[in-house]
Amino acid sequence: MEQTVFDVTIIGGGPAGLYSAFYSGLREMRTKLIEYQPFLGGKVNVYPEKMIWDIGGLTPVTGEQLIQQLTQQGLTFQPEVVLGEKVTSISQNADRTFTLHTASGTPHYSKTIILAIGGGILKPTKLEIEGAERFEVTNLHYTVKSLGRFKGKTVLISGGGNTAIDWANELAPIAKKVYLTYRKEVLKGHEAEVSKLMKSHVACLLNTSIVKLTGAKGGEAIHSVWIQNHEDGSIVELEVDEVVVSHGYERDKALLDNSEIQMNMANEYGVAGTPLSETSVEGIFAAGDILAYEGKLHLIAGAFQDAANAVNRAKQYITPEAEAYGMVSSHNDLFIEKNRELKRQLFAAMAD
Ligand SMILES: Cc1cc2nc3c(=O)[nH]c(=O)nc-3n(C[C@H](O)[C@H](O)[C@H](O)COP(=O)(O)OP(=O)(O)OC[C@H]3O[C@@H](n4cnc5c(N)ncnc54)[C@H](O)[C@@H]3O)c2cc1C
Repeated sequence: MEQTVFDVTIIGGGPAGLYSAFYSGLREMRTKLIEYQPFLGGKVNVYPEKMIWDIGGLTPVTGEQLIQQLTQQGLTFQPEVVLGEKVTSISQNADRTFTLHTASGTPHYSKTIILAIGGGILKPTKLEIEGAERFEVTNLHYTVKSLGRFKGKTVLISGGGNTAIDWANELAPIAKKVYLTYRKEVLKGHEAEVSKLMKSHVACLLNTSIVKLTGAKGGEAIHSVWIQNHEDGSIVELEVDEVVVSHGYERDKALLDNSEIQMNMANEYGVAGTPLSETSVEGIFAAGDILAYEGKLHLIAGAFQDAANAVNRAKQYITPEAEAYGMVSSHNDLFIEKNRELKRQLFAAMAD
């Protein structure tokens, strides 16, 4: 059976990938999006209940709401979406199209590719305590999926970066007691969040690490955590209900190595005139956290700008005579009918 060659295939369904999917639809490109996880949203799934304040034009939304909105927008032009599929390598064919090879063995074909893979496939760095994995089904967590679970409980958080501090601040008002253990002397989070933490009732145990977990009556839930102080070697045993570990993530970026793709080195130094979405392979572009260039914003807002750039470059690669930049959306014929419908709904709501 002959396989469809898409105009653009986006690898990664986080903010950069979803906005790329929207934008490529806007530029009338036949689009496919492939995501390793069985769900869309990328890294935002790590913080579904966190309030996000710093996206232009959006009043605070939770991570979960943002995923919903990003997904709705990303699917506006009905791209083909493949979930639960890992792209393992990319090769170029004689006619300059690309084949994307996958873990399942199903190949995908495309004229251009946008790498929106963030830091790669994310796997949380696990606690290095023998047997700790058996508690993962009960009360050892590597992400905070629902704040409600921690209400009225004694929680120990391990870590000292932004994520650990954000979680400590979110849990402080609802948990019975929050401990934070961090192996270093100084916390690494944003200043405002660290100040908030210091003013809260969270007990910060700096220069300490978890050395042992004890199960309740030898059972499958952690009952107490042993914390060692690095300065004097002393150990305290804390009784806890829940343990949250935020030691960062291991990133699977094998796709780039397997495919011999380098992010354009010029980008890192911000060489004037070099399109920032370019990679070392013509026809393969990049957007979002995977990029590193001077002034790159490793935030959701930054991912959107990168995505539009990458799509515009892909469009021009396929159709050199196409406009280098897309038009403002209000000038786009594709929205005329959609605008009419939205206005109809709005007036109907006002009349009610
Ligand atoms: C705890 C935390 C809080 C944050 N808070 C904020 C905030 O308040 N405001 C803000 O602006 N930013 C925040 N950020 C940063 C923001 O989440 C990222 O900048 C953003 O998600 C980057 O989007 P992306 O699409 O480039 O990458 P990602 O969101 O990482 O998405 C990449 C996707 O690609 C997929 N993928 C990777 N490799 C492959 C492959 N080989 N095959 C198939 N799929 C693949 C991954 O599974 C993933 O879904 C926060 C980050 C964290 C960790």
